[in-house]
Amino acid sequence: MRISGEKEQILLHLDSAKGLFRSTSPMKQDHGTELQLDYSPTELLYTDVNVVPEHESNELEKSILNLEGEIAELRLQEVCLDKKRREALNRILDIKGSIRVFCRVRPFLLTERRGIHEPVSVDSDKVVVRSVGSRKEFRFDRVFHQSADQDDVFLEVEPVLKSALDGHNGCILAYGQTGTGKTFTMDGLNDQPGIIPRALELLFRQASSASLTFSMSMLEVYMGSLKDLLSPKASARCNLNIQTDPKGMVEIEGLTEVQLPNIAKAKWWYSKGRRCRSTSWTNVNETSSRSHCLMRITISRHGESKQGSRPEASKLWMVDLGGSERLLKTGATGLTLDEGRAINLSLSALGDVVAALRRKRGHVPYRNSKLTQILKDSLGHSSKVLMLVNISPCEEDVGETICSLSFSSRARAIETDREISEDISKQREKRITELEHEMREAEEQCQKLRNQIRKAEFLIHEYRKPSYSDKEDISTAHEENRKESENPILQPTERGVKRNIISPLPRFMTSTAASRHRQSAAEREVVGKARSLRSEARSSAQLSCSQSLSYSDIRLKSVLRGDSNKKSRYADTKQNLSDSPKAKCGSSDSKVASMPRNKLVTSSDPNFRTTIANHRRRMSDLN
Ligand SMILES: Nc1ncnc2c1ncn2[C@@H]1O[C@H](COP(=O)(O)OP(=O)(O)OP(=O)(O)O)[C@@H](O)[C@H]1O
Repeated sequence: MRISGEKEQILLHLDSAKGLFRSTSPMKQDHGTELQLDYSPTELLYTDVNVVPEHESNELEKSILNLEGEIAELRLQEVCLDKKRREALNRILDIKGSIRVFCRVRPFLLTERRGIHEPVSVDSDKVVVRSVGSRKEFRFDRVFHQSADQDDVFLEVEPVLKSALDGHNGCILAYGQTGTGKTFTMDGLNDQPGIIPRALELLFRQASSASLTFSMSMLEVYMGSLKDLLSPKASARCNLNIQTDPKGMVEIEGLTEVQLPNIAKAKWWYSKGRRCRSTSWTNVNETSSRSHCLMRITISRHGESKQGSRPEASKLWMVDLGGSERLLKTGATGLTLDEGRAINLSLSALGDVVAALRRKRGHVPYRNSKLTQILKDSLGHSSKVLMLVNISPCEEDVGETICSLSFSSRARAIETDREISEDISKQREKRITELEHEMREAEEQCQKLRNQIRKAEFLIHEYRKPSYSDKEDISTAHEENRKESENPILQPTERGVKRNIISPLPRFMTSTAASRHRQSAAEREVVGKARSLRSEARSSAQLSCSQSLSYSDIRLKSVLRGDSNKKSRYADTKQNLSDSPKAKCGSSDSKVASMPRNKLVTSSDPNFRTTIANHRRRMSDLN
């Protein structure tokens, strides 16, 4: 290491094996690497603040081990609580029924005429339709009044989503006459998002606290054929085949499945799929959906769940069914008439399947339509199904409304056949409330545990971080070198001024309390050594000499050995330095004298940290 100043020039040679300053001739440089420093006798400083004493590093390792133990314990508790939460949710869904049918009444639109008597009146679980002297009553698991908003609906949908996250297949279907709000319920509007965008939000919210990943597929059942809505190639979109494996799991051959790394990407794919959907104008709805639009989210579970009994992946289908309408009323002819017929046929098949499942019949007629074949593994067994029947409040739609309500009654016939006494019904309600309370409590505790785990993980991360980011230091230093070599017309003083005024200390140079402590200790030690060196140098007959300096910094040793990854980075810097005009002037005394002020490493220099950075950069010369 060469130290040069206006008053004297000393060459210091770094010798990590010997722990002393030693005077040698500048010509006898056995390592060939030199660090050039300007100093005045009272200001010399050469130090590195990254020295981490061994005892401190042991303490850190101990703290990290403790934290890792704590995390493992918290994770165990979390698994137990999560199991409790899942069991409670499952019990709730069992009591409520794994196939639930809701009804939603659309509000009057601005273009619709309101009669004196409204034909449709609702209760929390009942819809009554009055029409020309007749009164029909239909029961549901839940009825949403015209004033119910998207929040109210989503609250009832959430258990199915959570159950899907727990590993059960799920299916949410919107059924109803054209123009009654199926698309509004599933998609919604920008300011009133429907079930699908909310479900995506919920899934990604939950995914951050569990090891889950999601993928999405979208398809359309149009006139009995399957169309891939996410396929990049239009030609590859049509006529996909449905396959069932020996375990009864359904797969659609060639259907595009996209990974969803985040919610933004999920929404992007979803709107892409929606844009490809077939719609056409009918007498009833300007953009009537002429097909069933199915969206499948595959939830894959990684890590600890593999040991459990739950499946590794679960499917969640969200389906906006085609409008069920009397073909005469829609004014359908030609292709639109065919589309309507196809929709009605598959809806009828769906009704049969749901009815068979609710009645727990041995034979379920899945094969009667493409729609039911696709949904086969997500409608029966342990799947959770939710059907939302949308109806219109208008007088002129009463016939259609009764058809839709009859369809849903058929789906939930078993419940109405077997009249439940009021006592049993109250007991069920009570049990559901208890379970919901249990589930919420477990959920809250799980959340607390997750927060604790996150904090512990953050601490470990912080402990493992070096007090200075070498990478940042080096790249910044590298960048400085580049700028300086690109701007040779700047005088050293100008550069110094520029750095002080225009660019305050970079963030990476601000020190921590520990590093300040280490720094001042190292400063004292080095200044002491420098003083003794200077006195030795003065007393020596040789005016110019080279000295060996012992250095205890492990990093420096590794740099000297050239055995770390840092070598290449330092080497880059070295290259840069040697290219820079400043580096080239190191050999000439006159050039040394004009060494920029910011290159000086001095204890009293107000730009001390800046010089430390430059010092590091120059360490590359040691390679
Ligand atoms: N609950 C609601 N609140 C406010 N507006 C609604 C509601 N339900 C439906 N609408 C409005 O009614 C119109 C028709 O709704 P939508 O297109 O969702 O019907 P649809 O059942 O999907 O029809 P199709 O089967 O023809 O696709 C839209 O303008 C929609 O914004």
